[in-house]
Amino acid sequence: MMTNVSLIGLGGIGAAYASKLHDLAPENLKIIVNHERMSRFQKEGVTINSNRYDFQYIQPEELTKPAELVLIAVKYDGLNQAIKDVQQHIGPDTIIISLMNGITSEEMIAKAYPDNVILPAMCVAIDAIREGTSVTFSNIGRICFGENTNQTLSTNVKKVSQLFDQAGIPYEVPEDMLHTMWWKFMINVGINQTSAVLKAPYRVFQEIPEAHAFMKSAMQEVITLAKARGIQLTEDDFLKFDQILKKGLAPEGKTSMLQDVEAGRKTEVEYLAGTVSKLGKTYQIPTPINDMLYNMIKVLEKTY
Ligand SMILES: NC(=O)C1=CN([C@@H]2O[C@H](COP(=O)(O)OP(=O)(O)OC[C@H]3O[C@@H](n4cnc5c(N)ncnc54)[C@H](OP(=O)(O)O)[C@@H]3O)[C@@H](O)[C@H]2O)C=CC1
Ligand SMILES: CC(C)(CO)C(=O)C(=O)O
Repeated sequence: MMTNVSLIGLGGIGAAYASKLHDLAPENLKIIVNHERMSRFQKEGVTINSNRYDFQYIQPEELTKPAELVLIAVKYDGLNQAIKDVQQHIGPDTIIISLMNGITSEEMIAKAYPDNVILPAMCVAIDAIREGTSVTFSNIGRICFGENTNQTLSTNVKKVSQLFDQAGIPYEVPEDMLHTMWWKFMINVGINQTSAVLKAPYRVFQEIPEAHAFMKSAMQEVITLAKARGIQLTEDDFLKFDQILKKGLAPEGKTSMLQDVEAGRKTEVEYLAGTVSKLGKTYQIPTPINDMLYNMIKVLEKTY
C-alpha cells in the first residue's frame, strides 16, 4: 500500500479526493501549502460536505521524504508555482498525476520533472463547488488515468489503482488514455467556453438549438485537430457527450468556467481555446470559433 502521498491544490477537486485519502489514513497524506494558505486552513479548517477536515499541512520549503505519489489539482494560473512547490516531494520513483482539465498540464510538469513517471489523468462527472474553504459535491465522479495505452496494466498503474481501491476513490483505466484525454478536452472546449460567454447553465444547451450548435461548432474544431494528431476522435464521441448532456447533467448545473466567470476569477481559456488556436497554427487548420471564443473570454476577464 502507498503510505506517502502529497497533494497540492485543496480546491473543489483536490479537497474531494483528499477527503477520501484522509479517511483512509490521515498520516499518509500531506497537503502542500504556503504559509498564507496554511494559516487560513488551520484557522478555518476545510469543510467538505459539511465535515471539518484538519489535514497534515506542509510548506513547500520544508524538507521531507519524497512521496510515492504527488497529485496536482490546481487551476492553470497556479500551475507554474505549484510545479515549483512540489519539488521537495519529488524523488526518482515518485509518480505524478495531474487531475486538471486540458491536455497541457502533463507537458508542463514533464518539462520540470523529465525523469519522473507522469500518468496522464483527468476527472469526469464530479460536480465539486468551492466557496472559500468549503467544498461540496453530490457526485465524486471518477478519475480516469493510466499510461498512454493500457492493454496490460503497468506496475505504476496497478500501485495507484490499489490506493484508489483502498480509499474508495472511483476510477477508470481506459485502454486508450490519450483518446479519453482528447474526448474530455473536446467537451471542455465546447461547453465550458460557450457556457461562459452565454452565461448559460446546462439547461440552455439542452433546450436551445442555437446554443447547442454553437457548443458543437467549437468541439468540431477539436475533432479536426485530433485527426491531424493521429487521435481517432469522431462524431460518435460527440454523441456520447450529447447523451450525458441531455440525460446526466442537472439543468441548473454550471461548468467550472462559468463558475470562474461568475466569481470574477481568471479562467482556463489559455489552455482551452488558446491551445486549440496554437495547434491550429501548427497543423495549418483554421480554428475561427475558438479564436473568437478566446478573444471573448479574454474581454470578459478584463471586465470584472
Ligand atoms: N470543479 C469541477 O467540478 C471540475 C474541475 N476540473 C478541473 O480541475 C482543476 C482544478 O479545479 P478546481 O478544483 O475546481 O479549482 P479550485 O480553484 O477550486 O482549486 C484550486 C486550488 O488550488 C489552490 N492552489 C493554487 N496554487 C497553489 C499552490 N501553489 N499551492 C497550494 N495550493 C494552490 C487554490 O488555492 P487559493 O484559492 O488559495 O488560490 C485552490 O484552492 C482545473 O483544471 C479544473 O478545470 C475538472 C472537472 C470538474
Ligand atoms: C465536464 C464538465 C463540464 C463538468 O464536470 C467539466 O469538466 C467542467 O465543468 O470543467
